[in-house]
Amino acid sequence: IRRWVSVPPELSHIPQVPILPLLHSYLSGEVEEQRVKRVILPFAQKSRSNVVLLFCFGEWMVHVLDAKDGKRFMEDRAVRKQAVPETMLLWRLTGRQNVFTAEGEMWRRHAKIVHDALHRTTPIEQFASLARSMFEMLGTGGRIRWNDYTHRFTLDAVGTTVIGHDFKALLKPDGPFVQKYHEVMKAISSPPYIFIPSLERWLPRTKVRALVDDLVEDFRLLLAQKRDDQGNDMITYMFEDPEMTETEFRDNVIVTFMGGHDTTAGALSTLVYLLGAYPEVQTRAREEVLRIMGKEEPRMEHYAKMPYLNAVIRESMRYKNPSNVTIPRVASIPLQIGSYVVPPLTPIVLNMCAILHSSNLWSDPEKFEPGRFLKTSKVEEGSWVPFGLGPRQCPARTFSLYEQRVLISMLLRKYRWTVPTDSIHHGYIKNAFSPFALSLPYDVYIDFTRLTNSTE
Ligand code: HEM
Repeated sequence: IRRWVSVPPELSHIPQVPILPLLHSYLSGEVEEQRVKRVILPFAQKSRSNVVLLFCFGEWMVHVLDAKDGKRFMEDRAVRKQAVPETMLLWRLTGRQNVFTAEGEMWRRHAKIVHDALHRTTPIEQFASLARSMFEMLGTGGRIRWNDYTHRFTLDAVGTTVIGHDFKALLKPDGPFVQKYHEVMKAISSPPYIFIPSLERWLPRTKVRALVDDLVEDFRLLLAQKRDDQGNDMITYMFEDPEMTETEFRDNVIVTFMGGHDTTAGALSTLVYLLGAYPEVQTRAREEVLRIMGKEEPRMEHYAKMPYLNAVIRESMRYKNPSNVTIPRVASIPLQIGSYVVPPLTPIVLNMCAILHSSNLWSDPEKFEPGRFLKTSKVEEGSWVPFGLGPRQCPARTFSLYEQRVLISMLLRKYRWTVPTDSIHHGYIKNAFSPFALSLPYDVYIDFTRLTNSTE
């Protein structure tokens, strides 16, 4: 083990996060955000370094904890995404010919279509219609497990607007497709297999592999149907590209399906929890929504006039950032990052969680304070990185922000809500383990009450 985890001499000049607390954190299934706050950030602060070395996925990686240094390396043309480990079932599911994992010419081709498609329209009416379906289920209110609703809402949002297929997750949460997806995600998320990908070679999980292949086949069938039933969605735009192969279509459907709903679901779970936990913030946001939007259907221009609602969403995504780290990058040449030279082919990660919680960049970072986004400094503005940085940052930033704005503004018009006194999240919002290092709060019970003068 000592040889396996010993630091290669060419990296020994970079401060190393102590290995034992890290291994303990991985093996105990600690979520990424806790590891960053409990182990990585305190170590970085003690060693006064924004660049640290840590052992992860069976190798040593450099983590960048500063937005300025991060931007510089993410924009460097010599930097590319590290090839994903072939054995990992997660990548068997997504495939590797998609906008998320591809590089070079293939990435440019896929990225162009994805960007064009996501910027052609912002589907505010579809988000509003899904919000109404959700309200039908919420009825007059009561205690509900909100994180289930957010997953169903975002799954239908990405299904109808990006993939062009209605999974009907809001109406039928126990539908066979949704069930199978959750089963697969649960099976492939086993922490030992995530942190030591080669385990899959030593102790292969044939049943899980078959389950993954079965789901991939379902996506392939869904695409075949889509060819005969085209619409106003990203996959239909992809059909316009004569160079796109069947495998590329399939891999892009899967990756946008996965990247497109868990992330925003986590963000919406946190946002509603925080508004419930801070009633004064909820009241102020509701007043703004009623003043600007009144009884009207949500429109883009409404949100341009809601600085407080936008500040609440930005602070919620900072305080509990939905995505914690980027996937590792490598460069073909030595890179200067901060005061260190990083040798070629060393995996480098932008640690967004650390950047969003660094006391060097934010005043009182562990305080939920939406007001900070009404008057951000230049450093804070540049350090708001929940969607990543550089050319590979999230192409669906605007899509996701409107999805959150529409649902939350309509929810504020229709309901008031509180967090039950026995919530497990009091004091600290707890995330489920995620193989993508996402922040996915679980068991977020919320007590909703329909407003008597509701305008919906
Ligand atoms: C709160 C919501 C979201 C967050 C926080 C988020 C975050 C991110 C981050 C941090 C990256 C960069 C990853 C890296 O550099 O390794 C990324 C990339 C990506 N995201 Fe999102 N995302 C969100 C929503 C979405 C949605 C709704 C979609 C699709 C509809 C989507 C599709 C993608 C794709 C395709 C990429 C890969 C881009 C590329 O490599 O060129 N994301 N996202």
